[in-house]
Amino acid sequence: MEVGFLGLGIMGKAMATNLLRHGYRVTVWNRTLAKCQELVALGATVGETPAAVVAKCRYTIAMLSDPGAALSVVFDKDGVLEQIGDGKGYIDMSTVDAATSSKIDEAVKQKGGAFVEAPVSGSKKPAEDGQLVILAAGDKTLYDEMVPAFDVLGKKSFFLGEIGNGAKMKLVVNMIMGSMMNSLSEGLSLADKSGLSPQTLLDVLDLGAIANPMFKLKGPAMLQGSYNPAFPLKHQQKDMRLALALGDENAVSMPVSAAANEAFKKARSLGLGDLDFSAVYEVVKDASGSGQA
Ligand SMILES: NC(=O)C1=CN([C@@H]2O[C@H](COP(=O)(O)OP(=O)(O)OC[C@H]3O[C@@H](n4cnc5c(N)ncnc54)[C@H](OP(=O)(O)O)[C@@H]3O)[C@@H](O)[C@H]2O)C=CC1
Ligand SMILES: O=CCCC(=O)O
Repeated sequence: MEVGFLGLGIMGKAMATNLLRHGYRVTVWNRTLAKCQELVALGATVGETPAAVVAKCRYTIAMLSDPGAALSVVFDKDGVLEQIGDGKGYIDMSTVDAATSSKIDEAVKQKGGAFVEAPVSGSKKPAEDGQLVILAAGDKTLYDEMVPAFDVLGKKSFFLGEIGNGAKMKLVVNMIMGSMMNSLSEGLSLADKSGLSPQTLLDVLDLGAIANPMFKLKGPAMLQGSYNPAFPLKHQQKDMRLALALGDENAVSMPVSAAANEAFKKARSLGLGDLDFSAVYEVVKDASGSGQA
């Protein structure tokens, strides 16, 4: 099977590599074209523009940073819309809001193509290992055709119905994750400032009812001040912002998430946006004061 792949950031590179490893023929494009070379070394071919990729491939997957990027790649000159049409499918796996997905869906359908949104849960390592959780919605026929590729990329795919449901599910999940990361940061900080060992706190957490892979993976690195980006903080803040907007639309009060968003915003303002989202710990530590009372 031949697929196109647009966007070779942390996630896109890992996902396209995985498809190549499983025998897919992959044509890649990235805004910074030089980043395609690593994939070419693994057997990919390069399309000079999103339109060129879509012209060549029956199915094209995108994994882009945010709504602005997702819209630009579709609607701008040399974009997806110029070549999408009958018999072609476009699958956007970026984390965006439902309105962005709907705009893309309508435009692709108007040209005779089919569209599936399919954001993912899971980060760099699950992407490398084909262990993502895929939250798809939209054209069911295209979804069914993509299941073999989704089975390579992920450990489980959900088909959630009408377009927008995948985007919304992803935002709810990441809203919870962002709040949990803030809560962990406050807990580590409180343990430290009150004379406890933060490492012992992690050990205790890992044995109890709130043990989870995120605390286990990120906690020790946070204590080392090590924030090598798997999930960039700027993207987590984008997801909190989009989730809060979804809360606004539905009149859902979310004070915990709103507070977490403020911490991520503060971290971005301090230049931490390209670090891992766990770097929010630096902001929480600072806010909690530097000495014991
Ligand atoms: N990292 C993670 O753990 C996870 C991320 N996600 C989501 O997946 C998406 C990608 O994340 P990730 O790979 O980490 O992000 P990166 O920041 O590593 O990569 C972003 C990609 O988007 C491209 N891009 C940005 N702006 C534009 C634009 N205006 N036009 C065209 N291309 C653009 C970048 O191109 P260039 O190289 O030229 O900058 C790059 O290919 C995001 O929506 C994120 O929220 C979902 C699950 C996990
Ligand atoms: O959107 C990013 C999610 C990261 C994760 O699920 O670990």
